[in-house]
Amino acid sequence: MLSLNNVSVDLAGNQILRNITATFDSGLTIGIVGRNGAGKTTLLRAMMGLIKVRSGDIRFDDANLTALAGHARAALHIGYAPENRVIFPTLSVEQNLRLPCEVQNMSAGAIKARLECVLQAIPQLAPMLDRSGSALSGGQGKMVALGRAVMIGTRLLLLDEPFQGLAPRLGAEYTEALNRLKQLEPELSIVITESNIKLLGDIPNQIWNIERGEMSLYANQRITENAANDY
Ligand SMILES: Nc1ncnc2c1ncn2[C@@H]1O[C@H](COP(=O)(O)OP(=O)(O)OP(=O)(O)O)[C@@H](O)[C@H]1O
Repeated sequence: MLSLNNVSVDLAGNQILRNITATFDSGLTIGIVGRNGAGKTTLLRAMMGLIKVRSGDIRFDDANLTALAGHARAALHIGYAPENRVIFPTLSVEQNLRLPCEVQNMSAGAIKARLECVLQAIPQLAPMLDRSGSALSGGQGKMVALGRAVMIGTRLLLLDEPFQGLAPRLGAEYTEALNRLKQLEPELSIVITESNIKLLGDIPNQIWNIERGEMSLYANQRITENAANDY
């Protein structure tokens, strides 16, 4: 279970997240929807320990994430695919995928097994493995960023606006990859943000709104055309 208890975050003297309290049950895919600037990235970065929480705490099962350094959170098998993908251009795609596991000192055997599992979920990565990280299209970069997060994120995946800028065909491939992943790993929890609720389709089990740093459960969990038009 992932829980946020009265989480507030300030950036440059402004309050960006305001007393966020939310509980996400294990094994669910949670959608967090909000306009540009609502605080989605800040929330995921706070979960990853990349931003200091001013007050409140974030707990993942028995661990108090707020008390742990960022690298210690990755050791809890939390994977993060940032909005801006951050694929290392001097490394090959395979090296990019392996990197978070190597940082965690996983054995060569465990990394190989994990890579095979990731390729099962995201087979599009297989023909790209030898390619340079600098030679990827935007859509391919999103797939690699997903794969890299999945390499280490066996318990929790945080995906920041993955569908932004993806052509519809690639968006459908991304959705299929998430579906395969959930079949392979039903216990995996996923948090996925978007500014456009329509882009999430049927992926989330539960949807939350974020608006000016405040979060609330999306009132109508059945996504209607009218509700989708709000974004
Ligand atoms: N480093 C920073 N310093 C000061 N303010 C920041 C910083 N990063 C983000 N902000 C502000 O925090 C607010 C939330 O930004 P955030 O990136 O979390 O929103 P978002 O919902 O992810 O939006 P987007 O869809 O545009 O990525 C915005 O008003 C933004 O200007």
